[in-house]
Amino acid sequence: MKVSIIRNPVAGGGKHGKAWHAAHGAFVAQFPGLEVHESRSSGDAIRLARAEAERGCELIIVAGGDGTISDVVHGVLTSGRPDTPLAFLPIGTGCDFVRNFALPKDPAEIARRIAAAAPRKMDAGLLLARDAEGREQRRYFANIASVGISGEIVDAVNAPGRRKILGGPLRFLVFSVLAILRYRPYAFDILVDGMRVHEGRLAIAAIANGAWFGGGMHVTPQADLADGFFDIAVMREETVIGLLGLLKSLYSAGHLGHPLLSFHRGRRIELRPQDPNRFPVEVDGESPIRGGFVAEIVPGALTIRT
Ligand SMILES: Nc1ncnc2c1ncn2[C@@H]1O[C@H](COP(=O)(O)OP(=O)(O)OP(=O)(O)O)[C@@H](O)[C@H]1O
Repeated sequence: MKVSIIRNPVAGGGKHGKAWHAAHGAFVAQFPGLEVHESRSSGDAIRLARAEAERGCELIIVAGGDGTISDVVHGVLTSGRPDTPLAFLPIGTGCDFVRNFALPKDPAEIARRIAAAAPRKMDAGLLLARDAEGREQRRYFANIASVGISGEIVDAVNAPGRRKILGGPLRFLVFSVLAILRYRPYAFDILVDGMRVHEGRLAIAAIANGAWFGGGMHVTPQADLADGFFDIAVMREETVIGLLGLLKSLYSAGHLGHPLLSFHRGRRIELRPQDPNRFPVEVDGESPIRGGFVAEIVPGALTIRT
């Protein structure tokens, strides 16, 4: 069986070097002949995933965080073999997507679990947008796309040179508080399957396949990776104090009854900006596009073994 790991050596702030050697041994024990391919730069995992799928790889194991998983999902779904099975060894910072699977902590146990797992289907998200020159952009994603404060947070966290400042969940928290203090609400129309569910300024809109983002925030607890729908959380404009309270409650899903929050479910989401600014869009913890977009759920697009 042809099995490859696509590993991001800088995921998790590059702190997984030693643990990686043990993990690698455990995976070779389950998958003899396993190949390891390391991403060399931002976005390189897209190219690697496409190449591995197209050369007939039968299982791609992603060793990285949410950004690497997102890149591999985009690479496989834009390859000639989009049904190539994927599995996950979380070694990132936030690792929000894999929270949906409640994986064991021990890499050897993860390796055994993947080896024993039957392939199953899950949905993917597809974003359709335009770049600054008006060219169409298509971006597949695994977990959540969001705008508003979350877009600003991720843009700030990932700005060049910032990755090294602070590690782990504290990094999200500090940048989240700073972004809330500075946030000037954008105004949007949001349509879910053609129905307008929001008009005006908002704090956050999250279009979710999975249930967690932002390093453990349980934003859409009802989300199901395989139900063929997005769960959408829309948080209207709020005071700074209100937003800081919301931020705290998100970790325990304590935001569910919030009067300014609404939840929706749908297959095609249009996010039309009322402002001309090309605001950042957070996609699986990265900022690959800016400005308005359409998000479509692609039911059963991915094959996974978890
Ligand atoms: N060799 C490399 N050098 C620099 N950046 C890289 C390299 N390989 C991948 N990247 C980029 O590193 C970024 C972060 O990766 P990833 O999301 O996997 O880890 P993380 O940010 O620690 O985890 P999480 O997203 O779960 O918080 C991604 O944007 C990815 O494209």
